Amino acid sequence: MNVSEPTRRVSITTKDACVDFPIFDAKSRSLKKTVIGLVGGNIASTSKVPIIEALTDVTLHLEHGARVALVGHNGAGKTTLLRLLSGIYEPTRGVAEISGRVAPIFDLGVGMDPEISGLDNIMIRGLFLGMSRKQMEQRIDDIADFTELGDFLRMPLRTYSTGMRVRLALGVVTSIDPEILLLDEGIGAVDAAFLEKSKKRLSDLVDRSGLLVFASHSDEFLRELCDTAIWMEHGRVKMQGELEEVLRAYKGQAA
Ligand SMILES: Nc1ncnc2c1ncn2[C@@H]1O[C@H](COP(=O)(O)OP(=O)(O)OP(=O)(O)O)[C@@H](O)[C@H]1O
Repeated sequence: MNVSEPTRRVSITTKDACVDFPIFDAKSRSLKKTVIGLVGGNIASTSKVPIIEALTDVTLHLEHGARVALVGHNGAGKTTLLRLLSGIYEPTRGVAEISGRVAPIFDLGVGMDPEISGLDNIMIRGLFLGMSRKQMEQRIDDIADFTELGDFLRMPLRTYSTGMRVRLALGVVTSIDPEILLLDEGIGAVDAAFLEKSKKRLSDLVDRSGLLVFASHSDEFLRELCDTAIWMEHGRVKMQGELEEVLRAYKGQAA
């Protein structure tokens, strides 16, 4: 029997992908050879210019329905990997192929303009995340309600406190329909009460997206949204598999 294929297959494939950052202004005198510290990627200093090897030989295949947690020590390469998967970074060597519309949510504040109102920012941020103007017009009331910002929505964003900005940003971010959703830690940095209120919206958002990769240091949050995991260490994939299994191995190693 022939099952008709969806028009677009959402997937991400990388093959031996590497991301290097040459550091031209580093003090290289004391960096005689490749140094592996406790945190961070490898620093290769065999050439004249030290090179931070943020990702090395990363081979992954993620398909529609994947809900992947990204764990690892500080500087392990999680954010760099998310940037590679979103197409923001090209691999220095190797291949990264992305099919699907990516909504990268690395920093909740990106795409916000302090001089325009909260309402205008909702529209701009939605467009930035790949929504159409019409789609945003249909959702703006719901987003405004969710933020509980009331009349402040007509004030310029510069008059908002940090928490108020996060409310606005989370309201927009959780209203979009992404094919590929890449979330970074920052989203966990909201106050507990509002986070509780956002959880349902966030998990609905994840249900709507075809593919999720979520980097976080919070097991609780990862368990809520993901079922598989990738453990990064010094820029390499150390382990990939079922979420609990990877978390156990990662924690066991850290203890
Ligand atoms: N723009 C950059 N220029 C130079 N080095 C970078 C840059 N971005 C990241 N790195 C380096 O790449 C390595 C991986 O960093 P990355 O931010 O991906 O780690 P991470 O796993 O997200 O860390 P954390 O959990 O601390 O946020 C680190 O050694 C970091 O120093």
